[in-house]
Amino acid sequence: MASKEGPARRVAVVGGGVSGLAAAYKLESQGLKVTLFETEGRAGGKIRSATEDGLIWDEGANTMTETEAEVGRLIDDLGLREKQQFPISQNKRYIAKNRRPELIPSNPIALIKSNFLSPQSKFRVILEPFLWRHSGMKNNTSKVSDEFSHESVGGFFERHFGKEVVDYLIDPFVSGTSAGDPDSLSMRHAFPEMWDLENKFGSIIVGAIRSRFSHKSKKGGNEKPLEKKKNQRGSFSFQGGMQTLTDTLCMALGKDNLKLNSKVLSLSFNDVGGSLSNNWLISYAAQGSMRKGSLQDQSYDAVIMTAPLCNVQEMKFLKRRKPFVLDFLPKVTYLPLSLIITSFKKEQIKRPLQGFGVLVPSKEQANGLKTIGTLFSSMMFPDRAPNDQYLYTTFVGGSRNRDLAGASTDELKGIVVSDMRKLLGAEGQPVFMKHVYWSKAFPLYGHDYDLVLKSIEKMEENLPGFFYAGNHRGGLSVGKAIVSGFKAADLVLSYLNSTDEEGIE
Ligand SMILES: Cc1cc2nc3c(=O)[nH]c(=O)nc-3n(C[C@H](O)[C@H](O)[C@H](O)COP(=O)(O)OP(=O)(O)OC[C@H]3O[C@@H](n4cnc5c(N)ncnc54)[C@H](O)[C@@H]3O)c2cc1C
Ligand SMILES: C=Cc1c2[nH]c(c1C)Cc1[nH]c(c(CCC(=O)O)c1C)Cc1[nH]c(c(C)c1CCC(=O)O)Cc1[nH]c(c(C)c1C=C)C2
Repeated sequence: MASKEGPARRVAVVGGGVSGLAAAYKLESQGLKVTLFETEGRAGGKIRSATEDGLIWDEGANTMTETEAEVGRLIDDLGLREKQQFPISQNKRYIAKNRRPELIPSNPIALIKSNFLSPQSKFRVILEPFLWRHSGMKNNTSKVSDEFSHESVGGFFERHFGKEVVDYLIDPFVSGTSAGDPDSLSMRHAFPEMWDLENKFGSIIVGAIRSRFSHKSKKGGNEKPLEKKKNQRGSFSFQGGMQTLTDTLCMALGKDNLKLNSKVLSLSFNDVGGSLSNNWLISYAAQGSMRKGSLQDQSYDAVIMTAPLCNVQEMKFLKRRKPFVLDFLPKVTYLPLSLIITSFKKEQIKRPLQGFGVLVPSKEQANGLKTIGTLFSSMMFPDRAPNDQYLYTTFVGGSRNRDLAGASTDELKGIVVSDMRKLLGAEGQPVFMKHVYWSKAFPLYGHDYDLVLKSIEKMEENLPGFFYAGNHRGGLSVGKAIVSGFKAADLVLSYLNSTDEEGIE
């Protein structure tokens, strides 16, 4: 989009993770001139794939979904359909119980028929629609939402289904999707859709069935069957790993618009002179080269910030030459995580399992299991390992075991090999091993996350032309981060359209 009076609008995107890349891609496709600043020598952020010895693995996100329609459209636009890889037997997921992996029943009926839960817990699941039928409210200003607005994920599910469900289904699910634990996570922030279901229907089971039904009938006849099928196929990756997505976004953006090794240090908003252009001055320092430390400035009409809030807190902000102090931004809690990537000769694994992976409930720590979960990487994607090997990706740490996340590689290798012996019958030592440590893998959507979201809004309200996106807002998944980037890009477009006409308040 070129402004009415002349050259293309210039927008700075800070942070080259998938949300920043998505935002930059959308703006550029609308004709804006975009510069994306990234501290590291590569873009992708928490999406990073690697390869060695015939193995391909992911060091951050391993799979993604396209539940959000925008994500599907992006994959189409980027021409990535032929590179999309769907895991083999992805619906086979396991939870460790008494040191043994048990297949998770894939729907409520299968759950009731299986022996996964005790008869008492199954009875509670059956009763849930009747016990909670009358407590649902007709609108969002319900008694339920007021009383439980600060409720934990554990508290919420325990009310509906009892403790065993929390310990053996919810706990592994939340650690396998956020590295968090049911007590520390806020229901409203971690699972907003499900929290809404209770407000609307009372019963989660009734709500899930009814909203699925109404979703289907709303989409009804208008949806193309092919599109429907695509979105229903669950999680996926790409040939070469998840980084294929961010690499393709980088290529689409063009090298000249990507400023790698460029750490943004300060952002200054100044609209003196009445001009709508170039109100933002961005100062950045070169990283990791002979030019390291050298400072440069560039001006822009608007800014999309996608760096994690802990990094934003280190930046200096000025508004009309006065410091704009970010003391209202609360400290975000981050969860640390180590990933141990191992490969074994096939004959070393005595009880191999097909499927997505196995999750270890916190309770199983009492049975000597110390990892959070293991993805069966080459079972899902056989081209990721030589024919005679199995590749695995094991997660350690998270909120249940922060200290262990930062343990030495040797200690972690011992823990992983020991858990894999118990769970999969692994014998001997892996033929390949890599350790990846993320000191701040995920922001914790905890009970005070309201304050974080409100302070992001406060920044946006007080700084004209400044927008925040990324996984600190609206969800942790790759898909949600993309949507967040797109949303910020849309806000920039309407901001620049409105300032074209009205000027800044
Ligand atoms: C181990 C792990 C496994 C995961 N698994 C999955 C999964 O299987 N499926 C899924 O959907 N999601 C998964 N996720 C989550 C998902 O990968 C992330 O939420 C998402 O990629 C975050 O993207 P983002 O753009 O918001 O942030 P980031 O990827 O964190 O990007 C932010 C970028 O900002 C840069 N930056 C910071 N400060 C500055 C500065 N001053 N100047 C310039 N640049 C700066 C950083 O270097 C970084 O590149 C996983 C995450 C991790 C860590
Ligand atoms: C054991 C730790 C972790 C594993 N993956 C992650 C962690 C912390 C990170 C992660 N995995 C997924 C997401 C996106 C969540 C979302 O909101 O969509 C994140 C942040 C994908 C995912 N992984 C599992 C599930 C159920 C999902 C949701 C999407 C889907 O259903 O495919 C389960 C799971 N995660 C891990 C393992 C070993 C595992 C096993 C069954 C690792």
